[in-house]
Amino acid sequence: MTGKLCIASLSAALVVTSALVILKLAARSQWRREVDKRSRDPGRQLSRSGPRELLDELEDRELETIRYQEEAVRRPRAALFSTPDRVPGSWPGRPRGAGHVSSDWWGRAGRAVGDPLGCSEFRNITGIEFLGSGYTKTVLKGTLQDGTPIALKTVNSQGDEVMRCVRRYGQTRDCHRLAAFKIIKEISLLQKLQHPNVIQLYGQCYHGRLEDEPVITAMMELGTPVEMIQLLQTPWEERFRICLSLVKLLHYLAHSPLGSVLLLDFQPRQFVIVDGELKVTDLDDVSTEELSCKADSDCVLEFPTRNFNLPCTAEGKCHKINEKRNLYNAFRFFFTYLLPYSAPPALTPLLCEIMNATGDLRYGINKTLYAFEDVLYLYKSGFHHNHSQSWLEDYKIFEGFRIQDHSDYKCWPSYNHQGCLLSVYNKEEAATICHSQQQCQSFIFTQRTTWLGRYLVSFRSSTELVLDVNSTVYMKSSSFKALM
Ligand SMILES: Nc1ncnc2c1ncn2[C@@H]1O[C@H](COP(=O)(O)OP(=O)(O)OP(=O)(O)O)[C@@H](O)[C@H]1O
Repeated sequence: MTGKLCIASLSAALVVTSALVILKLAARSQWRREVDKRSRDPGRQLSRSGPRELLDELEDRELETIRYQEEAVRRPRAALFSTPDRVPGSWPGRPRGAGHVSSDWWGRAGRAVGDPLGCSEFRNITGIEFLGSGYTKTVLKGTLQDGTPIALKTVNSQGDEVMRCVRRYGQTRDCHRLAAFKIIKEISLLQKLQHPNVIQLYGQCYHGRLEDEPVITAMMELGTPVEMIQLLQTPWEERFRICLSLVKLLHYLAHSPLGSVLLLDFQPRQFVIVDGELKVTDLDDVSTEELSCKADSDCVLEFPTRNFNLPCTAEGKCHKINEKRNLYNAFRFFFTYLLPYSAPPALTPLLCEIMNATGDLRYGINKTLYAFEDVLYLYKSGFHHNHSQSWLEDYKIFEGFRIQDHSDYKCWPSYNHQGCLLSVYNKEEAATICHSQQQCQSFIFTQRTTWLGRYLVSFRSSTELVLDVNSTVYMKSSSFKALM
C-alpha cells in the first residue's frame, strides 16, 4: 500500500469496524518494532517519557474501541426496553402509556437511512466552512451532492490534545494518530448508540495508512451548537423540549447496548440542536465502567458544590453511579437554567418536584422520564390551562379579516422578535392571555403550530382590520365598541 488514499468506503458498519481493528492490529506490531528501534537509538528518543509510553496510550485507546465492539455483542438489546418504575404520586389521570416513549422513538431523523457514506461521497462535498473546534477535533460544515448539509469531524492538529502530546513525547505523527483514535472511538460508539438524541453518523472516510499520518473524517448530521444565552430567550415550550430530549437521551444511555454510559465531559458544548431537539455530538469521552467498591464509603459522587453517597452493591459496584452522575449534570447544566423559568403556572408544582428530586438525586432516570412525560401530557392536553373562567365571550369574532401588518407591541418570550407570538392550546387560552396583557386588544391564529401541535397566535394592540379570507380576528368587545 502507498501513502495515498488507500481505504475505500465500506458498506456495512460492522465491516468498517472490523477492518479498522485488523488494520490497527497490523499497525501495532509495526509501531512496536519502530518504538523498539527508537528506544535502542538514543538520538531518536525525543523525550524522556519516550515513545514507549505513547505506544501504551495508543494501545489503550485501541483496546478501548475493541472493547466497545465486544460489549455491544455481549449485551442483549432487550435491556433497552426495561420498564421504568412508576413515579409515586404522579398525576393519576394520565392514561397508561400516554405521552410515553413510543415506537417511533427509534426512528432516525436527518438523512434517510441508507448505505453509509464513504470516500467517494466525501470527495464530492462542497461549500466547506469551518464550524468549530475543541480539545481533539476540528468540525467543518459541507454539503453532499444531493444537497444534504453535513458536519465533518477530523483531527485538530492545533488542538490541545495533539499539542500536549507533542510537547510531552515529541512525536507529531504518533500524537496525531493518538487523536485519530478518539475519532475512531467516536465512530464506533455512534454506530452502537443509535437514538434520536444521539447525532447520526452518516459515514466515514480514511485516507492514508495508519502507520503514516492518517486523515480520518467522520461524516455526520449537522446541528447548531448549544448557546445557553440564546436558549434562555426562547419560549418555555422550546426549553422544555431541550430538557425532555436530554432526559430521553440519558434514559437511553442508562440502558444502552454497551451498558450504562457515562458522559465524562458533560457540558453544553458537547451537544448540538437539530430541528429543536438536543443531540449529543461528542462521544469520544465516555465510559461504560461503573465504579468498583468494597464499602459504601467508596461510592462518593463528587460535584463542585455537592457530594452524594451511593450504596456499594453485593457485586462490588457503586449502584447506578453512571446514571446518577449524568442526571445530576443534566440538572446543574440544563434543568436549573431552562426548566422552571416562565413555565405555565399550573405546571409549576410538577416542575418543582422534578427540580427537587433530580437536584437531590432522589429520582433515577426512569422516574425522571416518567415525571417529564406527565408534564408533557398535561401541557399537550391543555389541562394546565385554568378553565374556571372563560374570557372568550368578551371577544367579537371577525371572520375573513386580519389585523393590519405594522409593528406592534412585543412580549416575552415571543416566538418572533417583532411582536407577541405565543403558543396556545385553544381559543380559550388565547383569550385568557389577551385578557392578562394590558396592551392586547385582539388576537389572530396563524397557520403555524409548535412541535406539540399548539397553535401560534399573534397578540396585537392594533384594531385596524384588513380583509383576508384566510384569517379570523378575535377582538376585545371593549376595543370594538371604541371603534364604533
Ligand atoms: N454535528 C455537529 N454539528 C454542528 N456543530 C458541531 C457538530 N459536532 C460538533 N460541533 C461543534 O464543534 C465543536 C467541537 O466538536 P467536538 O466536541 O466533537 O470536539 P472535541 O475536540 O471533542 O471538543 P471538546 O474539547 O469539547 O471535547 C463542538 O463544541 C460543537 O460546537
